[in-house]
Parts: sequence; C-alpha cells; structure tokens
Amino acid sequence: MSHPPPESPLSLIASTLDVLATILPSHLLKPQVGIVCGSGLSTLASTFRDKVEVPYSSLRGFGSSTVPGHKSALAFGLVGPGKGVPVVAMLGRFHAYEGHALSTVVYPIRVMARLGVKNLIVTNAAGSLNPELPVGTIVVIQDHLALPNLTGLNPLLGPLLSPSYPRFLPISSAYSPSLRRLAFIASHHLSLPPSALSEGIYAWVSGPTYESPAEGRFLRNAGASVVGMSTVPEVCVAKEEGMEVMVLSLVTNFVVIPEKYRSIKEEVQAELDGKPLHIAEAESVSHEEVLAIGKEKGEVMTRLVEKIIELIPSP
Ligand SMILES: O=P(O)(O)O[C@@H]1C[C@H](O)[C@@H](CO)O1
Ligand code: HPA
Repeated sequence: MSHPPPESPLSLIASTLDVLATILPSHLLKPQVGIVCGSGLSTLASTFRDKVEVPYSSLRGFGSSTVPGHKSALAFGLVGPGKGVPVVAMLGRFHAYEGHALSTVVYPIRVMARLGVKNLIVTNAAGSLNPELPVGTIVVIQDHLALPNLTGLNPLLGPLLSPSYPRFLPISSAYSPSLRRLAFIASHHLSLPPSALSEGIYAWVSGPTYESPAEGRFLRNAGASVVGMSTVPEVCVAKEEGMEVMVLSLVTNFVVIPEKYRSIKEEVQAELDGKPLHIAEAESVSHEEVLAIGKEKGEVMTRLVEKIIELIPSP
C-alpha cells in the first residue's frame, strides 16, 4: 500500500492561514504585534477590543495546551487608543515536556510571521536564581542560556523551511534592544516603581522537573538570572522569521539553592551527642504557586504590554 507524501510545513501553514482568513474580520487579519502568554498570563488579552478567539482545535498544525494556566486558543483584537493596533496572542503555549515536537511548539510563531507580525512579545513565568530578583519582578530578558540548544534539542534542527533562511542563524542579538528600551519607557509612563522591572538572562531547561539545588546553583554560576521551561524555541524561530523579539519573564518563585547542604551525618552525630539540630524544612516550588503569582501580577503585566504596544512605531 502506498502512503501519500507527507504534507510540507509550508502547505500546512497555508491551510491554517486559509482558515483564519475565513474566520477573521479584515481589520484583524494583519496583526502587527504577536504576544505569547506564559503560565497564568492569558489575561494579557483581557483588554483587547473587537476580540475574536480562535480555538487551536480548529487550526491544523496547532497542538493543544495541556498545562493548567494555558488556554488552547489564539486571540485577535485591537490594543491601545484610537484605531488601535491589531494584535494576536497565543493564550497558551506548547512546551516540549508535554510531548510536543519542537516544530509544534514553534508552529504558531511561523503562522504569526506569515500573518505579518513584525514584533513579538513573549512572556513566561520563571524561577529566580538571584536574591536581587524577588517574586513579582518582571525581568526584561537580555540573552539566554539554552542547554537544550547546545546539546541537540535546537528548534532549528532539520531542513530549512525556506532556502532564503540562513543555515547558521546568529542569535547574539536576538533580544531587540529597541523593544527592551520601550519596556523601560513604558514602565516609566505607567509610573511603576524602578524595582518592578529588571534585566537578566533566561536559562531554558526542558522541565518538567523543577531544578534540583545543584542544578539551580549550576545555572546561577553559569550566569543565568532566571530559569524556565519555554520561550527560547519561540525566540529562535521568531528570529529566523525576521521578527523583533522581546521577552518578559515574571518571577513567580525562588529556585531553592541552599548555601549549605543539610548533612544527615551531622544531624545523626548531634542527636548521638544529645544536642539535636533544628533543621528548617526545605522550601519547594509548585505550579499552583506559579499560577497564583501570575494572577496577582496579571494586571500590571497587561498594562505594561499594552503600553509597549502603543509605543512601538507604526510601520
Ligand atoms: O509557559 P511558561 O514558561 O510561562 O510556564 C512555566 C514553565 C512551566 O511550564 C511551568 C512551571 O510551573 O510554568
Ligand atoms: O523555578 C522554576 N523552574 C523552571 N521553570 C519555572 N517556571 C516557573 N518557575 C520555574
């Protein structure tokens, strides 16, 4: 029995675009800005005007978000005063740890590029590796440390989607300085305290385990400021597609990095000596905690993203 040839990625994207063209009103069909909503951050689309939500299940090539705090739909709408800026948001993303191929993780970014998106704002929830980045801080990402990229899980592995794409993509300037500037200017316009927004380096890990103390220390010593399980694949592909990219990480927890390991040997010896030690329970992180901070900070993230969009020069 002969099988039909596999569908090419470009024809799959074309079919997704056809579906969107039949659903969307013309003023929403050419979004200028794309947004990826991180864990618990789908409220970023709560203030879109003329909003149209398109479930991923109606779009071939899209997976389904299986993680709490991620909704399986695109939201199209207008942001900002006057006519407004047409935008599209992924209300939930796909992570490799859910079992999605990296090509599925980045598929919506390729669709956004072909809809005309030139500027991409990627958000995520992340663990802090630095005591100077407390929970609730929004970190404007300057660079990344992507161990999966370096060890064989790079989203750009495989044939090029277009012969015009570079085989060896430089990503030394992946995080757009001009968009990063707008983040700080927007924060000033909104009168946010200077401590609300910081800068740092995002470490991408595959998850789904949170980091062990030794892994957290390793990433911190390697120069990372925050760690998370997403974002870098989307950034690499957006860069390949020629977009300007900005990443905002919301610190939802500290990664547990004790200065000293609990020593069972010392504890037993202290008990034998009749001087038992009082050991504090080690903290641990949970996704519920991550979502709770997303909910608490959703409003300020929304205002910041809206203001950044307003400040992006129109084409
Ligand atoms: O999609 P993001 O990166 O915001 O989600 C983070 C990383 C894991 O998916 C999850 C862990 O709590 O939150
Ligand atoms: O501590 C974390 N580690 C990895 N990913 C995360 N996403 C939110 N918090 C974390």
